[in-house]
Amino acid sequence: MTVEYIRYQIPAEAAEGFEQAYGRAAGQLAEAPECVDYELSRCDEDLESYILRITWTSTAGHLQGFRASEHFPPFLEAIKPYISNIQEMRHYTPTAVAGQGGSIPSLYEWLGGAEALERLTRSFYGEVLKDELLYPLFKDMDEHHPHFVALWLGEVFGGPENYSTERGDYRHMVSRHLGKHITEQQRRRWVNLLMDAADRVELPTDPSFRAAFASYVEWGTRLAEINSQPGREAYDAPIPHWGWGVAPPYKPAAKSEE
Ligand code: HEM
Repeated sequence: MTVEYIRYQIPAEAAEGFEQAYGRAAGQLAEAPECVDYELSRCDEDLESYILRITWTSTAGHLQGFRASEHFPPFLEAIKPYISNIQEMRHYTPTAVAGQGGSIPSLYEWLGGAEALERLTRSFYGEVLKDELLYPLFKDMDEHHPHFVALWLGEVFGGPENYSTERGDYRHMVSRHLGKHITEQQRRRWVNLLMDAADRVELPTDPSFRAAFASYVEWGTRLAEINSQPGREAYDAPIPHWGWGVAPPYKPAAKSEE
């Protein structure tokens, strides 16, 4: 992934036309498979300064893909009058320094942190061991299993990286599912029992939280089922960091922030 920044200096009297031109050009970006996203911002302190940020799948995707595609001519046509106003036009590679600020709490904070997750997994695995479909899979489970899964969920939902530091990496988690031959019926039962446990231990019931929670559980259990099939091997991947998705909790803007 590469981020292209294009800085423009646009005289005040040309600003309206400039924004309209980019409004038209943006239609081409929206259809280009090489474009991840884009955003044109105007400087608050200097109204003549604009920055266009375009995230491309890669620099080659931009230069050899987009520029050679049918989207480029109409894009260029729209913005041509402003090319001489460009101050900088370069590609940047994002570094590891990236993340979300504190304006929206993590799922981990929202659900009540480590203590709530420990309650959840203790209650959940208590029922798993009474379940005729799941018992055969879990009858020999490590006595600390509920704790390890609580650590895992904490890390996934934006809490401390305690699974990675105390237990293992993604490969380790995958390796625990290898050869278990989880059936779709067992997966679905696991999901149902986890959702029941979430109600029992009173995890938040608001739609935003439950949608994000269910989305991770659906993703994770389907992967566990796939990884547990014959012939699958362990592999490395980053531990996912799940967020709110398209529906973060709604916070009306304070008057002073409007
Ligand atoms: C979101 C979905 C899931 C998550 C986050 C998850 C998480 C984990 C983790 C972190 C471990 C390793 C614990 C350790 O470090 O020892 C593990 C092991 C295991 N998981 Fe899952 N799992 C998921 C889905 C499933 C499903 C759907 C099943 C079966 C129906 C399953 C069955 C098992 C079993 C049998 C083990 C080994 C337990 C032991 O022997 O100690 N998992 N899981």
